[in-house]
Amino acid sequence: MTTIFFLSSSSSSSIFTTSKPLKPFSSKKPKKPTLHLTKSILSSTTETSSPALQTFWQWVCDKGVISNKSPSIKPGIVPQGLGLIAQRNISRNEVVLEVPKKFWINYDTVVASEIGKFCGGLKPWVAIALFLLREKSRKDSPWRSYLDILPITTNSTIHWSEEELSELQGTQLLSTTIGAKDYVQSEFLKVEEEIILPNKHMFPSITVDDFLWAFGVLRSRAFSRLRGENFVLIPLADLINHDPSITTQDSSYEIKGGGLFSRELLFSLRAPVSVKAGEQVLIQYDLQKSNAELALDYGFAELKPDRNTYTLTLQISESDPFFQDKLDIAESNGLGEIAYFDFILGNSLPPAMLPYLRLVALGGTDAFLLESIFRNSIWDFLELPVSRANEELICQAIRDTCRTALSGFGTTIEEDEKLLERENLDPRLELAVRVRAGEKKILEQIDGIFKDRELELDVLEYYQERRLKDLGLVGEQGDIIFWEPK
Ligand SMILES: C[S@@+](CC[C@H](N)C(=O)[O-])C[C@H]1O[C@@H](n2cnc3c(N)ncnc32)[C@H](O)[C@@H]1O
Repeated sequence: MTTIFFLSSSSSSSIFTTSKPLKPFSSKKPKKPTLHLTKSILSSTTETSSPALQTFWQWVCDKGVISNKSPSIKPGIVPQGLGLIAQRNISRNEVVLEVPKKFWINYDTVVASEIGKFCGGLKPWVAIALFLLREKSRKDSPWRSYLDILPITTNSTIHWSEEELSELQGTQLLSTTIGAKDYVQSEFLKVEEEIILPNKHMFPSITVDDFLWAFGVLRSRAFSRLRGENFVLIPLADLINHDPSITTQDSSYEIKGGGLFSRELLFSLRAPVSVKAGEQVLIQYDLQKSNAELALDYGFAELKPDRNTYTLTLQISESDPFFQDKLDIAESNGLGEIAYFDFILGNSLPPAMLPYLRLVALGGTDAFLLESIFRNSIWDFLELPVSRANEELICQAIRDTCRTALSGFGTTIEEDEKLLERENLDPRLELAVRVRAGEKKILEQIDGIFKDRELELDVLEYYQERRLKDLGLVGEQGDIIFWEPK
């Protein structure tokens, strides 16, 4: 049988612009970073502060990072590493912190620095990564106190060992993680060749692992609305941790002018819920992120079922004899040669998926619908089943895709759920199990939807019957009406 359309399961990450084939991990042990990074502050401890944190706080106060004389928050050691602790009762929506622009680290900071002249035209995150690594290597860096409280690692999957990654076997998160590491490596090789090596006197010896560390720091500490061109690190504010139970996101922070007579911008952070003295001030990082995205960016996942997503990639094959017509129709309905459909656990099929699928599978005696006279109405036709053959083909293709994807996992959902019942599970293992169980559940859900559809193939109403009905040629019971000549 010729493949008339192509379906694949693939990564949904939107940050990586290239969709090149993913390379497997190198089996080499990661090289030791040449930079001396501070001891992990993520270790479990009952202390609420540390010398590095006290030095940082002193720096924050001396420099006037926070203007208020009696601050409502103070950094402290918390179960999530470092966090912001309320110094008194804080009410909902109260501003807890305002950090002036001169203490932000963004592209402008890099441009204004000694390495600025080498960084023109770089992506903001790449320039900031170079800046962080250079400052980290300088004993007398003005950012020393801040750099010393940055974690040496997080639980983001980009920092996992190969053994830890093997727990993600079969998942889209694994492909996304490999893609992210490949992306960082290719950016590093470019910047190494074009900037670091020709200007050795300005840069420390930076390895790909150092660059990956900087990438991880930036991804885990950037506020979701301040990414891309507006990428910015905000010392102190970036100690805020995430609370899954908070469901408001946008009102927690804003950039505003510094007052009537000041032209300086401020990053202003609010408490989205009231907090008692001594408790942590927390925010919602991003309601839109899936568990896989949370795992990649921050190294944690949530329990909410709808954080589990799976992306199906559908494609009109170039070898399809109707390729051009199908592409025209897809494009005039906001889709393209390749279309990505994100499934959310427990939700119905993504909109436009069925019409696109039916379009991709269209052929044989249904191909007349691709003729130009139907161009304005074809999408409406595709919203409903076209023919038994077409509907059967899409069911088979999707179910095959689901079954193939499911066979790529190393464990069953039941085994995962048993593991999750264990106490004191390693946080990375727990994260892997949660994400892989979520992906499998969605694949089973999609398979179930198309299995049920297969059972309905004989009773569904198809294009030809609808057409005859519209023309008044079919009775209520589906019987063809004949007109006897009088
Ligand atoms: C913006 S930083 C917050 C400050 C960070 N806790 C630190 O020690 O520097 C984001 C990182 O904090 C940790 N984190 C934040 N919220 C968390 C949560 N709800 N559960 C687990 N880790 C969390 C993760 O390591 C994440 O990558």
